[in-house]
Amino acid sequence: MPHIEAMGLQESAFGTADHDLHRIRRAALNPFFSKNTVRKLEPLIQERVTKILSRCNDFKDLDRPLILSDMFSAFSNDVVTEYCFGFHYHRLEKQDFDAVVKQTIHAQASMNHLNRHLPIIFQSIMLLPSWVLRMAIPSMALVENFGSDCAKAINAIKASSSSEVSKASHATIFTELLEGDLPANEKSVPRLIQEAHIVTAAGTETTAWCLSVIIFHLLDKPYLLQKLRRELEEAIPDISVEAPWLTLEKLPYLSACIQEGLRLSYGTPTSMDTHSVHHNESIYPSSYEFKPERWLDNPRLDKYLVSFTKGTRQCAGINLAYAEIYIALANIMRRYGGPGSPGPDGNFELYETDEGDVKMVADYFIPFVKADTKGVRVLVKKSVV
Ligand code: HEM
Repeated sequence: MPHIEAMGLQESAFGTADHDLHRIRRAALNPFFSKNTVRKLEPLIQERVTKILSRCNDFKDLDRPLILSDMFSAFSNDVVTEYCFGFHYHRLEKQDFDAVVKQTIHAQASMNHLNRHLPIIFQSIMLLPSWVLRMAIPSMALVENFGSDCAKAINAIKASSSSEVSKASHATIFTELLEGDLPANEKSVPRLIQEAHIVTAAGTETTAWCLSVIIFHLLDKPYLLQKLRRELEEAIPDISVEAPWLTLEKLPYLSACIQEGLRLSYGTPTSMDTHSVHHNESIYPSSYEFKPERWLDNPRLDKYLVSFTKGTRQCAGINLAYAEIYIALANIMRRYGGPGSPGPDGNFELYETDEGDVKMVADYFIPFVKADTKGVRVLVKKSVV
């Protein structure tokens, strides 16, 4: 079966193999992800970033590490869920950042190869009664729960009147899709549940992993962190003022760090093999090294960044991903420093985390690192300035 059908969500735009039908489904999603529309989501993203900063503060001077990778999964999932449904699960507020969301997406991805070649096994597993699934294959029960949560959210939107659902201060994707002018069969609840499953999953681990990879490398190579923090201090002299994405995306070193993070956190190799392009040594010499400078030395490298792939199947959520990454990275690294570059709110110190915790060892549609990783972890230390 085609790669895109291996998630078992053929009613979503992502899972649609037929070109013409994909165009219809994709055209319905596109307006929600244009740059102008995403700019209107900035207050939501900023609010969640403020929550990240307060959670970092909770960990200050504890001997327990903060698992950045779990925190970022909670962040991106809160944002995309809110945008889809007009509410979110406040995963950032949860003690362990509701690490279950990350486990769910990894569980679903881990079935990808099997499902592609022997779909009958995956289909049969998902037909098991929930209680059997919970006992026999708990990881798949997580995937079922994720789908049920999407179903509950779509049914709730369908059941409420427009005045009730439009309480959110921003547009919500599935309210508008249900009220919009898609043909009736395209607005069916089962189809929209699958679309919601894909959009909320696609908008979670991808963005989160990119942030984790960037911060790992910045802390691992303090001279890079120093450069970035100098640029951020100049651009945002007063930390109480929220710098808009419009300002942040013009910062050259921040942008170079983000491009390099995207390059080394890959993307879903659906229509082309991201990993081979990003490690082509003639394009990216010392390709395994995190070197933001390569983007400043050669701005034309952009052409070879394929994390989001290209063409009609290109990631729908690029602008949302960039907005989240710019706003989160700039705000966190403006306030928190690291070795040799103290921050006003405190400092991060890598905790039992090394290159092996961010190095891709297997491609399961999303990059998997070594199986026994505990995530990208830091200790949060009080500021010494
Ligand atoms: C760093 C962050 C991200 C990366 C690297 C990424 C990467 C990708 C890739 C490689 C694809 C498949 C393209 C193909 O089929 O060739 C994809 C599809 C998709 N992504 Fe993203 N993504 C990211 C963030 C997001 C976000 C924040 C959303 C928003 C909700 C999102 C929504 C989608 C959707 C809906 C599709 C299916 C598009 C289609 O098939 O027409 N992604 N993404």
